[in-house]
Amino acid sequence: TRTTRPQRLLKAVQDRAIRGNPKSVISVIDHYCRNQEWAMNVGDEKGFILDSVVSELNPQTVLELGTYCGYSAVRIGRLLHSGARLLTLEFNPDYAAVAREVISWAGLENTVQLVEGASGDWIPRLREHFGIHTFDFIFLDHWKEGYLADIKLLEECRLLRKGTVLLADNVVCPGAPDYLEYVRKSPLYDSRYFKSHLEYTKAEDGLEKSVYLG
Ligand SMILES: CNc1ncnc2c1ncn2[C@@H]1O[C@H](/C=C/CNC(=O)c2cc(-c3ccc(F)cc3)cc(O)c2O)[C@H](F)[C@H]1O
Ligand SMILES: [Mg+2]
Repeated sequence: TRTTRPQRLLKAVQDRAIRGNPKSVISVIDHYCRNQEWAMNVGDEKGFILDSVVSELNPQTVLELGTYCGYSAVRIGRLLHSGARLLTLEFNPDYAAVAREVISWAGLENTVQLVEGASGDWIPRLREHFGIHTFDFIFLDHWKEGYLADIKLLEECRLLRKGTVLLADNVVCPGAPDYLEYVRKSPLYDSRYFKSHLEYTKAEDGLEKSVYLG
C-alpha cells in the first residue's frame, strides 16, 4: 500500500538530515515541503517568529497541542535550555509514530516528550501524571475548532500563571475566529497578532501571541 505523506516526510529526514542535528532536520523538512510535497508544518517564516518568542521567554515548561510530524516540537525543543521540557500532545497514532522518529532523529528525545491522546482528555491529568504545576509557554497548532475549548480547559485546570505565553498558529488560515475573539476581548489576556504567511506559500496567515494576566 502507498506510504502516507508523514511517512514520506520522515524518509526525507532519515535520508537527508544529520542525526542529532535539529537544525538540519528543520531545513530538510522545509526544503522537502517547499519543493516536493507541502505539509502543514508551521514552516520557516512563521517558525522564525516562533523561535523569537521562545528565545525571548526561555521557558522551562512548554506544552504543544498537535504534534503532527514533530517539526515545531523540534523547532521549540532545540531552543530549550538544560532541564527545560516540552510536552507535545498528538491523538493520531500514525502521526505520533512519525513524530517520535523525527524527534529522535533530531536528538531531542530527552527534551521533548510526546504524549499520545486527545488534549481534552490529557490536559486535566497533566498535573498528577507529569507533576506539572503551570506552563510557561503553550503552542496551539491542532484542530482550529479546538483552540477555544482547550484554552478554557487550561484556565479551569489552573495550568496558566501570570505571564504564561500562548502562541496560536493559523489564526487567519485556516482561521480560528472564536479563539481570536475570546483572547482579544478577554481581560485575562494581552493579545497581539504577528502577520506572516501560510507555510511555504504566499497566502496570508499569522500567529496570535496572548499573555495570560491571571
Ligand atoms: C482536539 N484535540 C487534539 N488532541 C491531540 N491532537 C490533536 C487534536 N486535534 C488535532 N490533533 C492533531 O493535531 C494535528 C492537527 C493539526 C491541524 N492543523 C491544520 O488543520 C492546519 C491546516 C493548514 C492548512 C492551511 C491551508 C490549507 F489550504 C490547508 C491546510 C495549515 C496549518 O498550519 C495547520 O496547522 C494532527 F494532524 C492531529 O492528529
Ligand atoms: Mg499550523
